[in-house]
Amino acid sequence: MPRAELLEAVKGAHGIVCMLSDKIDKEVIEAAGPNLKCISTLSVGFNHIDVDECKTRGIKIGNTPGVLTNATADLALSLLLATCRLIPQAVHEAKNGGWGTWKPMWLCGTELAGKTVGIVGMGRIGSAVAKRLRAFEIGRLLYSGRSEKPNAKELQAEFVDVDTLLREADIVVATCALAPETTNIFNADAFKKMKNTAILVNAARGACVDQDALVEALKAGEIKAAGLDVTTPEPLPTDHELFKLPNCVILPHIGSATDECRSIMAVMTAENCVKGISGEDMPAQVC
Ligand SMILES: O=CC(=O)O
Repeated sequence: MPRAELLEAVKGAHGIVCMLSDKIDKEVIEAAGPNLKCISTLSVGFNHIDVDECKTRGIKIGNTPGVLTNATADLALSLLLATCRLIPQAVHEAKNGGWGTWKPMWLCGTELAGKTVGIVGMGRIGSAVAKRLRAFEIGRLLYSGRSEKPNAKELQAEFVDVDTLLREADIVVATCALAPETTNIFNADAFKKMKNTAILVNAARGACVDQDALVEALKAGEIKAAGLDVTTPEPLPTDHELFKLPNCVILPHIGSATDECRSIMAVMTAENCVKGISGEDMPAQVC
């Protein structure tokens, strides 16, 4: 919904159902006025909502954790494989006459078996990615985050600091929440620490990556390739430098986009809102 329409439409509302693309800040909350009891977002991430402002005013926030874990992990794996195996480039070549005679070293990518993979943010989605990666017979699995995870042992994952993860991983996957400590975590310094052959996959939030630094790192060969399901801004302008780089695969934020998942998310978002309006606990309440 365009911002001006949103500011108008929320006036007097008891509940707001929003998308991750709607910035629900103090201005929107004030435009809604004193009736507002809850905000329910059709997403697991809630960095677009001013949580402190909601806490101060006693406004509940609901989100959709758990139900999108499998869909988002599947997509992260798809993006990882698409980036490692140059799939968009290969599809383009096949369609556009680039497919000449079979050439032994043409469109050669990176394979997963034996590789060290680093997951930044081993929450629900990170763990689901880790489980899937084991089927590809990867070597070491590293993870970093706020704390060690009880399920790490079963995933044979080693808890390391971010610097170690950046230095040692062949493939780095971001599945962390956007927080002050993860904002721009992939910056110029990080790309310098990463291997020149490393691949970065971002299934978290665009703001985890310093995009200008990423463009430079991809151009200079500081890292090999990047796969992004999230960017800043969204949509990313079609003339953006990242779209010009053959070693960057960009998807339009489709992590949870399956028929199954979005239907369940929609119901959960509605339930959160209805419960929030009636003053009851939400099925999935952030605060
Ligand atoms: O990015 C998707 C979500 O937060 O649900």
